[in-house]
Amino acid sequence: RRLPPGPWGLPVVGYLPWLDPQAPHLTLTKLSRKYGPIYGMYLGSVYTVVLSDHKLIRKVLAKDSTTGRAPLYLTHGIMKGNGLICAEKELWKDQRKFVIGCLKQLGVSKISGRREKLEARIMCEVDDLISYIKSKEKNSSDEVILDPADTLKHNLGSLINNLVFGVSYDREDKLWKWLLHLQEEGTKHIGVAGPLNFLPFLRFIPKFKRPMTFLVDGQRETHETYRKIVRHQVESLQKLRENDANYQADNVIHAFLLEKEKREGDVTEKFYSNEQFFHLLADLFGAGLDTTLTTLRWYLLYMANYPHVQTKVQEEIDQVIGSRRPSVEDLNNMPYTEASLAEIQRIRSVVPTGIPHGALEDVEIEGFVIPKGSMIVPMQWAVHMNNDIWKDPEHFEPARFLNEEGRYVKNEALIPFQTGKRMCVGDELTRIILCLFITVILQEFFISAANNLQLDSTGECGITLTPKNYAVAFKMRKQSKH
Ligand code: HEM
Repeated sequence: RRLPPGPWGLPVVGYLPWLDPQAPHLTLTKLSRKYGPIYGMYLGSVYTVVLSDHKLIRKVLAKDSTTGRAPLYLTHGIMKGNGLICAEKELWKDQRKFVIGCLKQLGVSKISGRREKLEARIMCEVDDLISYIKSKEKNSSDEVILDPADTLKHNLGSLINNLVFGVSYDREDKLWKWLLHLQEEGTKHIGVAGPLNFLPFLRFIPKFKRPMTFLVDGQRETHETYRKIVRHQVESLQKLRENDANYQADNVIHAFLLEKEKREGDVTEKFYSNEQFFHLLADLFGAGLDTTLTTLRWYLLYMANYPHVQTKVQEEIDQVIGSRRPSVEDLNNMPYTEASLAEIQRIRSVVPTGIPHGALEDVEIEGFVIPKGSMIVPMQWAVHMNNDIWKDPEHFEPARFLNEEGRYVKNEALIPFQTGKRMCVGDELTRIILCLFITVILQEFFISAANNLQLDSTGECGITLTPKNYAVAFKMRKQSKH
């Protein structure tokens, strides 16, 4: 039994004191340069194996034995293995299948007109975003200076909320603002509480007690709100079915309620408890909003920093779409735009340290053993910033995803959604959302950094790597007809 090579740590805390809390992805990437594509170390009491080669990551994540989640206090202690992101084994298999089916039915797959309906739902939020920016006061250069984060959060949040809960809120709605606040603060607190994962006894120390209390109280309060929304949706579902016996769910709550009914009396009925329901709703809302919001914020920042790339994307949009509204199908004829979306996901990995897995059994790989119960870290940052794969990786260059004929080519080393049996279920939905938001925003506006300064692209690392707050100038493009 040979463990992978790796650095020594201290008793109890392991290598934790050397991890940069502001930029753990950089510490772990540096170690991979020293110890190679697979290395191991203790973080607190958790033995951790870090993978930084995409082929190795694909190999490891393809195994059934690595579909567990890391034995962390937050996932196992607070979430108690509920929902989808933290679930394991039979519950995970069942709920994953349910969610994938649900997303298909909502229009992610191109079946019987549902795709058009999904695109229309997305476009509603895109139009609202554009109107919002246009409604803001312009400066003497006819530009609207704005940090797009808040309105993007509202519009993307409304979209995901509508798909998951079947409800939408006004921008200023108090409940909506509170739900968004809980989500945002919760993500930050999970970041702050990082060491708690590995040293759960820290929760008794005041510095960690506060974020812990916030997380636990936030979870309870969110679930109370969900309980009310579900109660309301039970009634609405009943009415819809009275009018149409073949009613097909158009949000996750309705789909879950219908599935729950089917499972009555079955051994799998236990997977459809209220506790599981609320955790699943929170997972979908959180995973869907945080990631797409962060990607769009990075995209607009890079467009402002690289105006010549922006101009090329706009030329392609004008040529292929003109002034009509886009459909995701257009992306097939817009290789440079597609490449720019791939490049943003490479250069700023939304989850730079990846979402860790857990070894359900001992795993043999490349002559090493990853012991049962280990945490497996697919280091996205190390893969996406590898000099051997990507020339000058800190340079934003969509053309690296184009072949000689100018066609978009997938690169196996781009793994923002990870790979294998637990790969993100929202990858296709993300593609549709990003395509529609980006093309319409760039159809309408030219974006530049206020005062023509370069915007800071270092970011802040919690679970996700987010841009620091920034403002950009939105200037209406002349050819826009909307
Ligand atoms: C830019 C957008 C997104 C990125 C970069 C992203 C990334 C990821 C990653 C890295 C994972 C972990 C996969 C693994 O454990 O191997 C994941 C899982 C997941 N994502 Fe996404 N995601 C995105 C959008 C979405 C959206 C829109 C949804 C909403 C449906 C979503 C729902 C989920 C869920 C439910 C899981 C857990 C899957 C499981 O544990 O089986 N994601 N995502």
